Amino acid sequence: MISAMSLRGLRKNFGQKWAVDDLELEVRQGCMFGLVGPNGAGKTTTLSMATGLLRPDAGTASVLDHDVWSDPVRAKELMGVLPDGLRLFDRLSGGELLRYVGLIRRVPLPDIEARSAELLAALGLADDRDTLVVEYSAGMTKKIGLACALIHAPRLLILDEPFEAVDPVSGETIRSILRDFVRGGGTVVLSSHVMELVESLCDELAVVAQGRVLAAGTLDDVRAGSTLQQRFLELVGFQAGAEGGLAWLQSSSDSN
Ligand SMILES: Nc1ncnc2c1ncn2[C@@H]1O[C@H](COP(=O)(O)OP(=O)(O)OP(=O)(O)O)[C@@H](O)[C@H]1O
Repeated sequence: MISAMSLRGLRKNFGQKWAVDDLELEVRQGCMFGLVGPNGAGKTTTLSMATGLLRPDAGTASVLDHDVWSDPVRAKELMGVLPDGLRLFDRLSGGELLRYVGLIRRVPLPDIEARSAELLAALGLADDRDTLVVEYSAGMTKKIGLACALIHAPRLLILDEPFEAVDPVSGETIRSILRDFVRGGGTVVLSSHVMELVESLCDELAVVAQGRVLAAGTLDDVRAGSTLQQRFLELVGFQAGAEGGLAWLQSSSDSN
């Protein structure tokens, strides 16, 4: 198996807490891979360490056989990253931002112009090419962030919540872009809270909680005959709330 992303013994500590605790993950090349887990499971921390944004306390992260921390230049050339809470140079317009990122990525200017036009059109941002990013909505900001991750034609895309705040039409466009990317031999690693989305889009996934992998493999391996939603709830130990919880909410509505 050719590995697109390999995380070995990855650990990160914040104060008393292990946000990521001896995490192991193997993503094969050409795979659409989903990373799911409850709030605070360690997904963003893991992806930040895997992309060279946050230094691990222990363990290794490599992409396409390049260690992210000892060979960062080559590793980062191969990756397109959409981080969580991405801060963009938002006093640039969408078009300017893409040109800036393309130049930083050493894409020839004519290619930047051609790719920018295609990306902006595909993502429904063509009319806002000259609008400052600070004026973009949350969904538009997510989409321009994705365009920035794609402009240098990476081999591996690592996307933290790429569908968050994105409308259904744009969501479908993004799915189609990602599917084509994988069909062309690329690899996608994305995090999401939406099980139906992961189920319909991903070939393989990992469920993480408390900084560890609870289950990983193909969709069928992880689902084990159930729906992903059901299996996820079982794995993370969901229990329906105790009866009578938040009773004050009910009594307050009765009194009105
Ligand atoms: N910079 C930080 N300082 C202190 N604690 C942090 C920091 N970043 C993350 N944590 C903690 O690490 C744990 C994992 O957080 P992380 O953001 O990786 O989770 P997540 O799975 O991405 O969550 P969500 O689904 O809510 O985005 C959480 O308990 C969080 O409070």
